[in-house]
Amino acid sequence: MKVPGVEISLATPVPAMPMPSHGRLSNSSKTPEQMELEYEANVAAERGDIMTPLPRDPRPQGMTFPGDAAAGVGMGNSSVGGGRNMQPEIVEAIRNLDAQALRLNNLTLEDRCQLTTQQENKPDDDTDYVVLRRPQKHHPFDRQCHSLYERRLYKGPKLHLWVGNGKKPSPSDDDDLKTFQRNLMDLKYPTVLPPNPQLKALLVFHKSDSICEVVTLACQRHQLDVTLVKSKEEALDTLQKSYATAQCYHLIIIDARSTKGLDAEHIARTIRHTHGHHLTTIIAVCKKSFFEKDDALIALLDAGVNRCIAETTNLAMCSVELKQILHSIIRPHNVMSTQQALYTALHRLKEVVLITDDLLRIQYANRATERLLNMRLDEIISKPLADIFVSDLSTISEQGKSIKEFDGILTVRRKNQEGIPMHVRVVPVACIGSAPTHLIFNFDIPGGGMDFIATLPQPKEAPRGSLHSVRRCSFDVRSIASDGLRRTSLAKLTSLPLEAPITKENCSADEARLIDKVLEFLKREGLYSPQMKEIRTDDPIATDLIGALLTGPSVYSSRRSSNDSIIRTGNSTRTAIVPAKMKANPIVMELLEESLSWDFDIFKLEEITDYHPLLYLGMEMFRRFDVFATLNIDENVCKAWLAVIEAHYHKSNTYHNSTHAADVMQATGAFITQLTNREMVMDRMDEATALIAAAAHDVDHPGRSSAFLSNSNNPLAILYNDLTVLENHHAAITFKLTLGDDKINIFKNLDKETYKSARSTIIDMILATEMTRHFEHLAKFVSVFGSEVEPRELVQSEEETSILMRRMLIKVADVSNPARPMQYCIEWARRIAEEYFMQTDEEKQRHLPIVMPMFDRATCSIPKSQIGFIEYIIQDMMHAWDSFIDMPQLITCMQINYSQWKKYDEQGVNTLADIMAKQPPVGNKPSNSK
Ligand SMILES: Nc1ncnc2c1ncn2[C@@H]1O[C@@H]2COP(=O)(O)O[C@H]2[C@H]1O
Repeated sequence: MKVPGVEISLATPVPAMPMPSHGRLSNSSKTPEQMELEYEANVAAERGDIMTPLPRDPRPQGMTFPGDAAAGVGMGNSSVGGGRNMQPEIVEAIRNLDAQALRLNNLTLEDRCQLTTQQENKPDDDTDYVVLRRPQKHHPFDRQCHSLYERRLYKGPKLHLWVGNGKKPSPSDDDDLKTFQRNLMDLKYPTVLPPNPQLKALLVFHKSDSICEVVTLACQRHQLDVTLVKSKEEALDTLQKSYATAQCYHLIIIDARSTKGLDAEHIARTIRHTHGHHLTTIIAVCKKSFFEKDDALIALLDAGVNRCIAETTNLAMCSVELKQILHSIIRPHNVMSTQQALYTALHRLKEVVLITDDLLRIQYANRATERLLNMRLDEIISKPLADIFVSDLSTISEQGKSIKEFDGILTVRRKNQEGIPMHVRVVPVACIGSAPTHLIFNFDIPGGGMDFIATLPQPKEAPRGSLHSVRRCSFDVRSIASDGLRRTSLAKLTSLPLEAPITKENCSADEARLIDKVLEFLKREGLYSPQMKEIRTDDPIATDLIGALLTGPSVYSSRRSSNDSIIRTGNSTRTAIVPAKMKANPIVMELLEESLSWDFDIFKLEEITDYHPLLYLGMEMFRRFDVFATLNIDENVCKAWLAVIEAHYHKSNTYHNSTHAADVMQATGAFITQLTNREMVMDRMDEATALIAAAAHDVDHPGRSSAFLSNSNNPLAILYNDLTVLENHHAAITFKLTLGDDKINIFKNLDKETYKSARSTIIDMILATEMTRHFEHLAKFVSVFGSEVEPRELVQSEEETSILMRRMLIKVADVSNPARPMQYCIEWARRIAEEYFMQTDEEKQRHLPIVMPMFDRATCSIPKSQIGFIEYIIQDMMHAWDSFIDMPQLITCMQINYSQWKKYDEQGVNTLADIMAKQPPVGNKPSNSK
C-alpha cells in the first residue's frame, strides 16, 4: 500500500521487531504488513487517552527474541531482515515516529506507507537514519522534528533523523540532523506529551482587509484550522460553543488596530475570564505606530494578551512571527496543561510517591504518601527525609550524588507509631544539568501488595490544606461562654448507664470520681451551646432583635392562631427564564470582573441584570471556581439550575430575595479566594458545595421568620416541628428542585459516594445559617481554631475541622452586610428593616403574636437596631473570622459602619426615611472600601 507523495524509509536494515508487551500481534499467519497495520492501530488506539503511556517492550534492550523473526514481526517487510541489530527501543521509537508522522500528515492507517530499506542512503556504517520523504513542497518539516523533539523518541548518538526527499542527506541537511541527536538514555524516561490535536485559531477581525488576509494565510501555512469572526459577541459565542464540545481554540488573534470596530482590550479581558481560557494564547495585531509608545500595548498585555505583533502585509514576516508564537507560547502552554493533568494522576496514584530535592528535603508527596505516613501534606512537605525514616539514610544521600538508583529495605516512621519496613526504590532525576536535582521515592511493602496501605489506620478523610496553620487569634472564649450562658442538659441522657473503656478500670476511687465528672460533662447535649449571651442592654430594640434571632419558637408558641400559610407547599415549580442577553452583556461582564472584591456592587448587578443577579453572579462564581469541571456537568445545566433557584426566591421580599443569595455567594467566593491566598485550600468539591449552599441557602424564603411560621401554624412549621423551620425548608427544596428535573440536576454526573457527601455538606451549611445556634457554632469555631492546641487534637478528624470552618464561612457570608462598605451596609439595613416591618404589620393584622414589637415602622430606630446587631451578633464573629482568614477590611468596614450608626443615633436620625435621605443612590462606588 503506497501513498502517493509520502514515503517513510529506514536507511538501516532492521531486524525483527519486538511487539508491545500486551502481545496482541502474535498471530504468525498474518503478513508482516498486516501485522504492522494492526500494530499501528493498537498504538493509535492506546494514544486515544493522552495519559496512556506509549507501549514499551519490557524485555532487555538490544535483543531479538525467538519467535519474533519467525513470526515475520519486523519493521519492514521480509526483505528488511538481516543486517545489524537495532535496539528494540529504537525500533519501537521509529515505529512511533511512523505513526506520528502519519498523524501529522493527516493520513489514515489505510494510507499508511510501506517501510523499505534504503541501503544506498546510508552515509556511513555507524549511523542509523530514518528518512522521511518530503511529500510536498510545503511539507511541515519542522513540525515533525519538533514533535520528535517533544516525544524525545530519538536520542541515540548513533541515530540521526532526517526529514527530506529520500536522497542521501546533503551537508546542510546533516547540520539539521545533528540538531536532532538525542541521548538514548531518555528513551528510558519518556516525556508524557500534551495532546496533539489539530491546532485551532480564532481570528477576530472587524473587517476582512489585507492584514486579516495575511494573518489568515500565515495561519493556514502553519496548518492551523482557522475560524474568522467579526465581533466580540461572535467571538465569545464561538468560544463558548467550542468549550462545550472540547474543541478549544489554541490561539486567538484579535485586530487591535483601532478601537472603533473592536475593543481588543475588552475582548482579551473577557476571554481571559471565560472558563477554560487561562492558557489560551491571545495575540493582538497592532498598528506599527503603537510600538512607538508603550501605553496602548501595556494596556493590551495587562488585559491578558500574550503578545502584540505589528500589522504587516508581508506574508513571510507574518508567518515567522506566527511560528515563533507557536514555539514559544502555544507549545509551553500545552505542556503546562499536560503537566497539571499528570500531577493530578500522580496525586491519585495508589502507589506511594515522594520527591525530595538534592538535600533530601521533601518537595512533593502524593495522597498515598499521606496515608502511609498518617500525616497531612503540610506536615510532610519541606521536612528532612530523615524525619520520616527510622533507618540510616547515609546510603541514599551518598548514592544520590554519585550513583543512580537505590533499591532496598528502609523503615518508615508513621506518625505516632512504630516503624514499618518498606521496600524503597529511589530514582535520581536531573531538572537542570546532569547531576541529580531531585530524588523520586517509591515505596512498597517487601513482597509487594500495595493494598497494605489501605489497611493502615487513616484519618477519616484524606487530609488537605492546612487548616491547622491558621493564625491563632487572641479570642477569649469566655467572652461568649460567660456566666450568663445557659446550657441545656438532658437529665435522661446523663442518667443512662453509659460505660466507656476509659471508665473505672485500673484507677483509684478518686480518679474514677473524676472520670465520672468528665463523663457527665461529655454526655450533656449541646456541649458547645452557650445559646445566648445575656443581653445587657437597656435598648429594647436590640433586645427585641437579638431575642428574636437567637431564641427558638417555643417562646411564642402559646398564642398561636390557625390562620392560613404564606408559603406554597407541594409542587410549586416556578418558571425560570434565562435572560436572552445573558451571554453578551458587556456592562454585566465588566462589573463581574470585580466579582471577588469585597466592595463588589451587588445592587448595581441587581439593577443591570433586571433582578437576575444570582444567575449572572452564580455563573461567574461557578466559572471562576471550576464548578462545571468539579461536578462534571455542562454549563447549561448549571445555568438552568441557577435560573430555577433564582426563580424560587421571592422578588417581593425586600431582603430575603435573590440579591441576598447572590450577595452571600459573592462573599463566599471572596472568602474561598482569601483562604486560598492563605494557603488554607479547600478542595474543588468543597468550593463547589460552598457556592451551591450559598446560592440556595434562603431559597423560597417567605420573608417571614421561623417564629412567625410557628406562630401562624404554617404547614412548614408543622412539617418540621417548629425546629429550624426555614433552614430545613431551604435545604429540602433545594434538593427537591434539583433532583426533580434532569435539565437542572447539577449532581447527576456525580458518583453515589461523592453525591452523598456533597449533599451532606450542602445541607449542613444551609442549616448552619440558622441563628438560634449562632453562639454554638461560634463557640465551637473559636475553641478549635482559637486555641493554642492544634485543632487536630481537639476534634476527631480533619473532616470535623473542615465542617466547622465551612459553617463559619457561610454564617459570616450570610450576615456580612454590616461589614460591607457603608453604602451597601445601609441599604441592607433598610431592606431587612422593611421586611421586619412587613412582618409586624401582618402580625398585627392577623392578630398573631408580635415577634419583634419594636420593629414597627412608625417608631423603630434603625441605628439602634444596627448597633445592637453589630455589638451582639456580628462583632465577635467578625473578629474570629478575621483572625482565621486575615481579611482586615471586614473589621475596618464594620467599625466605620458602627461609628456611623452611633452618629445617626446621636443625631436622632432614626427612621428609614431620615436615613435614606442622607444616602447617595446605590450603585455608586462606596467610599470606605478597602
Ligand atoms: N443588618 C441586619 N440587621 C438586623 N438583622 C439582620 C441584619 N442582617 C441580617 N439580619 C438577620 O440575621 C439573619 C441571618 O439569617 P437569615 O438570613 O435567615 O435572616 C437574617 C436576618 O434576620
